[in-house]
Amino acid sequence: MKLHLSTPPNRLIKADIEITGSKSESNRSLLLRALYPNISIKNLSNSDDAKVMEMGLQTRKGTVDIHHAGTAMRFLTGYFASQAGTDVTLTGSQRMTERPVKVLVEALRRLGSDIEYEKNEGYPPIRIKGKKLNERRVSLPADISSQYISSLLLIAPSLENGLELELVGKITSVPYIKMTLGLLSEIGAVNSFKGNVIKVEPKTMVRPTVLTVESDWSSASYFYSILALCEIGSEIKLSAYKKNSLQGDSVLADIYEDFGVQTSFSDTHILLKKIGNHQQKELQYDLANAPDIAQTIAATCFGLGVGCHLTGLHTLKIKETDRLEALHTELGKMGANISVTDKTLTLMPSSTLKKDVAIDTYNDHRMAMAFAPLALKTSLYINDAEVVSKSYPDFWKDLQFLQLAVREAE
Ligand SMILES: O=C(O)C1=C[C@@H](OP(=O)(O)O)[C@@H](O)[C@H](O)C1
Ligand SMILES: C=C(OP(=O)(O)O)C(=O)O
Repeated sequence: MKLHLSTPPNRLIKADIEITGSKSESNRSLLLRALYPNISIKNLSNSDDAKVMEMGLQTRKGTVDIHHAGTAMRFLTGYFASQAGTDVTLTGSQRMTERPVKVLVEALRRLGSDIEYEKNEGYPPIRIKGKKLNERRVSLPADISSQYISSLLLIAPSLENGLELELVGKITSVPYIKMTLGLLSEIGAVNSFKGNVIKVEPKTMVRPTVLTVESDWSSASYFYSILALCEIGSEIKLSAYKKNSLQGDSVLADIYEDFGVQTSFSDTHILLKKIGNHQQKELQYDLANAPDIAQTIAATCFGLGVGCHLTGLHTLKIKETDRLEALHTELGKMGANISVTDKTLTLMPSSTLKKDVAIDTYNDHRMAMAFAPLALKTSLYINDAEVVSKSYPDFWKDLQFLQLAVREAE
């Protein structure tokens, strides 16, 4: 599906939008519920990634295809490895077979797991024969993806001796590890994270517990971007969010103050208000703790003609696509003066925004959603716009509440 987005005549926006549950919290909660049936979940994400996770967790034998879902791939690897009697081949989209799992597989093997690569060493598809794991200690590199660590932590309380992880190297995407530990605490699983050591104690039973998934902060980023690009006085109410979030992307509330967007929190929602314009000429952010909002911020800066220097982007090359290359190409097509390395992105201030460029999305939901707000500045096409369903299936429907003119192009 190719969409055409045109600039609305009025850039003063008022809207009230309910966003689906966080896919990260959902996929963790689903796994914990599979281990401890006393758990129930509220506000589960309606994303493709949560659906494939739910489907995967019901499988004991045969092939599980998790499509593009990185968390499902990594979390199910740990889950299947620890479930005696399962025999599953875990695979995904073409891109998933290029996203590494070696660090996780090796750590699980050291804990006693039986996992084999079916094609390329270090990458899915993998065949997992579940076994009871009772080793307690393992060390693993922490600088490639936090999902490997979360995968081990999620099964940790269900293991006879719990787990003690020694994290080697600079720890990346730390808030996602803390999210996992936060959820373990919610179900009463004792854990600690000191220096580079994480300990989780075993837990055989969980009392009836409701895990309420907060709405997705990465999805909220597109509305922050929209407000940054529209007129002072605009406001958007988003639910259901809370101040003490488990999601690291809630740092958006601080970052977008630089763009004149103010966030106020209530019990159930956040109210975003455009109260001023950006001040600085060049903005700098280290996004090692919030990699999923890099595309949004780069597109916002481009739309405003502001320069930015983004660092801590070393994980972007192994996500749904090589996001650094994708941003370089697509922002470049729109007229940006942009350069990237394998961990940084630099955008020069500029005011050129070409009209009616067709943005390629590379099977990456965030490419589609990050570019959409640019419609407030110029008309553009989004190719394969259905990719948004990976995390936010209602994205295009919700954009209509903002009177953004979205129509199918062909
Ligand atoms: O644990 C999670 O839910 C996630 C961790 C992050 O991945 P990395 O740790 O690979 O950066 C993030 O990019 C991804 O969207 C979700
Ligand atoms: C990187 C992402 O997802 P995953 O790694 O779970 O595929 C994302 O949603 O931006």
